[in-house]
Amino acid sequence: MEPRQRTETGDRTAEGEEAGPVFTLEEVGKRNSSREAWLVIHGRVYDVTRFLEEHPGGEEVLLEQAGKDATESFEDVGHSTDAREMLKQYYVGEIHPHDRKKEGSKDPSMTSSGQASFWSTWLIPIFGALVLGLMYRYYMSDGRTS
Ligand code: HEM
Repeated sequence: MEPRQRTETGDRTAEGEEAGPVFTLEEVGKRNSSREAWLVIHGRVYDVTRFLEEHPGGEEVLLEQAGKDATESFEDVGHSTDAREMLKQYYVGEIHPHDRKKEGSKDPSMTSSGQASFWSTWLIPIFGALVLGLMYRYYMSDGRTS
C-alpha cells in the first residue's frame, strides 16, 4: 500500500499542503491546556501540543496563546524564517472564515492604537499651544487697553 495523505473531511481533495479541515474559533478555544494546545496564526490552525517543550521561547508563552488567535504575538516576536517553516509541521487545518481576523495593512486594533498615539502626540499639544496662545493674546490686549 502506498502511503496516502489522510483526507479528514472527505469533501476536499487533499491537493496541496494547505487543504485541511475547517475549525471554528470555539473548537480551537477548547484546546487551551498543556494536554492539548492549539493556536491560530494567519488564519491557520496549529496543534502545538508536542512543540510546547521544544519552543525556544518557552512553553508559557504558547500556553498563554493556546486556544486563541496568536497571530499578533507571533508577529510581535519577529520569528525567523526557520520558525515560520516549522509551523507546517503543526498544521491541522484552517479557521472558519467567520472567525478569521481581518489581516492586512489595516488591522482594526492597530488603527485604534494608532489613533490613540495620534491624539496624544499631536492634538493634545496643539490644543495646549492654542489655549496658551489665546491666553497670552488675551492677557496682552487686556494689558494695553486698560
Ligand atoms: C507554532 C508556533 C510557533 C513556532 C513554530 C515558534 C518557533 C520559535 C522559534 C524557532 C524560536 C527561536 C527564534 C527564531 O527562530 O525566531 C522562537 C522564539 C520565541 N518565540 Fe516562538 N514560535 C511559535 C509561537 C510563538 C508564540 C505564539 C509566541 C507568543 C508570544 C512566541 C514567542 C516566542 C518568544 C518570546 C521567543 C524568544 C525570542 C528570543 O529569545 O529572541 N512564539 N519561537
